[in-house]
Amino acid sequence: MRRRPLAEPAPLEIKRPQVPWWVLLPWWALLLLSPFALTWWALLLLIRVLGLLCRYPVMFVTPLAGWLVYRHFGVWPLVLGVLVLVNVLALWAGLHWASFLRHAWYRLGSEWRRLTVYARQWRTVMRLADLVKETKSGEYRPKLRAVRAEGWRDRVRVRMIPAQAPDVWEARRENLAHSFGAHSCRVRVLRPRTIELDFVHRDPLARPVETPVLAEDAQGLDLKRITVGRTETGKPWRVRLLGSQLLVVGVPGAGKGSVLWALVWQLAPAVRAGLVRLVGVDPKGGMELGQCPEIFDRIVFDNGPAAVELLEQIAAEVKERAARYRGVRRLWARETGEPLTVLVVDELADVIAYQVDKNLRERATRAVQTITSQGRAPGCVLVGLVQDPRKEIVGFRHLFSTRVALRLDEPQQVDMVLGDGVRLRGAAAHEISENTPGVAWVKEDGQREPVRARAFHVTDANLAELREYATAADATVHEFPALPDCTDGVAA
Ligand SMILES: Nc1ncnc2c1ncn2[C@@H]1O[C@H](COP(=O)(O)OP(=O)(O)OP(=O)(O)O)[C@@H](O)[C@H]1O
Repeated sequence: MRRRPLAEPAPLEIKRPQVPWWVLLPWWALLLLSPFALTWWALLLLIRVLGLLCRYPVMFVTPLAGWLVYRHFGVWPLVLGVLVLVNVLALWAGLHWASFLRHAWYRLGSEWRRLTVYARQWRTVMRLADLVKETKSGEYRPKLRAVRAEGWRDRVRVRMIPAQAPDVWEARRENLAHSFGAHSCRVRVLRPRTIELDFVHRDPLARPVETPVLAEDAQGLDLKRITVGRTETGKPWRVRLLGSQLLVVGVPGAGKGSVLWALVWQLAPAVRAGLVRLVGVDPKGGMELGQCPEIFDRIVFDNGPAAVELLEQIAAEVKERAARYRGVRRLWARETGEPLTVLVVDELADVIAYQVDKNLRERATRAVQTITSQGRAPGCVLVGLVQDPRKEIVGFRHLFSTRVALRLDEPQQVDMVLGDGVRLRGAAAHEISENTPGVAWVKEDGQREPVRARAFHVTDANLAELREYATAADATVHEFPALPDCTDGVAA
C-alpha cells in the first residue's frame, strides 16, 4: 500500500503570464495580417474620437476652434472672438436666463463634471464599492453612460453588469454619494439593466413655497390639474382631483395640513361658484378643519355617529348619481349642474380603524369603500389624510389613484403608500428631512415616475384670508354652516 504524504503541497499561487495569441504566429503571417490590424486599430481610434466628440462637444470643439482661429488669423482675432462669445452668452443670460441655464450652462457643467468627476473616478469607485465582477475572462464593470448636471443634482445613467440588481446599488448609495462628493444619492430604475443615479448637491425644496394669490373666479381652474405646490424640478405640482381619489400619508408634523389647505385654497373660487362642494370630517375635534370651517358645506368634528352618517350620505349620493348618469355620461362634468363633491377626512384611521364601536367602524369602512371604489365617475372625491399606512389601518389603499407620501418612518411604509417598486425608482419618503414639512413623494396611477414636490405653505394669515373669502357677500351659492358647536361635535 502507498503511503500518503503528511501534507498536501501548497497550490501554486502566482498568476500564469498571459501572452497574446498573435505573438505565437509565424513572421510571414504577421506581415500578411498587419495591414488589416492597422486598419482595424485606426477604425477603433476614429470611433473613440467621435465618441469623445459626442460626449464632450463643447469642451472639444471650443478649444479646437480657438486653435484654428489662432493658426490662421493670429492672436488678436482670437481675443476678439472670445470677447464676442462672452458678450453673446451674457446677453443670452440677461434676456432668457432659463434657456441659457438649460442649453449653455448645464450643458457645459454636464461635460465638465463627466470629465473631471465621474469618468476620472469611475473605475476606482466601482472597484472599491464592489460593483465590479472579476472572472477568468476579465473584469465586468458597470458602464458610465450619459451625465446631466442640473445645478442641484447630477443625473448619471449607468448600464449594470449582467446578473446585477438595483438593490446592490441601493445598498451602496452612501458610498457612492461620498465618493463623488454629493450630499446624497438616489437610485432610479429606468429599464432592465439601466439605472439612473441622482447625485444631489442641494435640496431645491429646502425653502417653503409661498402660497399664490387667491384667484378671483374659477374660470381657469382645471379640476384635473390643480396646482398645490412646486416640484423639485421647478414645475408646478399638479394634483388630479376629478376622476381620482387622493390619499395623503405622513407622520405627525410631516405637513399633511399644508397639502390639504393648498388644495382647498385652490378650490375656494370653485366652491364660491358652486362648482365644488366641500364636506369634511375631522375626528381630531376640529384641530385641522376647524381652522376654516366656513369653506365647508357640511363638517363633523368627531368620529362618532354624526361622522358615520355623513359618510353614508356621501356614499348614498355616489350610488344615486351613478344611477342617474348610467347610460348618459361616463364622468362628472360641469354641465351636469351639480357640484363635484370633495369629502375631506382628516385622520381617516380614526374613523375606519380606531373607532371602538365595532358597528360604527364597520359602517364607516363600508361607506368609505363605496366612495373610493365608485365615486370617481359620479364626481365624489375622497381626500383622506392618515398617519399610519398599514394594511390593518387602510386596507384599501390601492383604491386611491393619487397617493402622496410625506415624511414616513420606515422604507416599507413607502412601498405601502406608493406601491411596490416605487421606492426603487427613487421615492425615498422615509428620508425626507424633519426640517422640510410639506415635502412629499407623489405617485399617480398611469404615471411611471414618482415626483418629489413641496406643498404651498398655507399660513395662519392665509387661512384668515380664506375665511374672509368664503364668507364674503358674493359667496351666495352654498349656505355655509355656522361656526362649529364643539359640544356636540357636529356642524352642519
Ligand atoms: N408646506 C409647508 N411648508 C413649510 N412649512 C410647513 C409646510 N407644511 C407644514 N409646515 C409646518 O410644519 C408644521 C406641521 O405641519 P402640519 O400640522 O400640517 O403637519 P401634519 O402632518 O398635519 O401634523 P398632524 O398629523 O400632527 O396634524 C407646522 O408648523 C407647519 O407650519
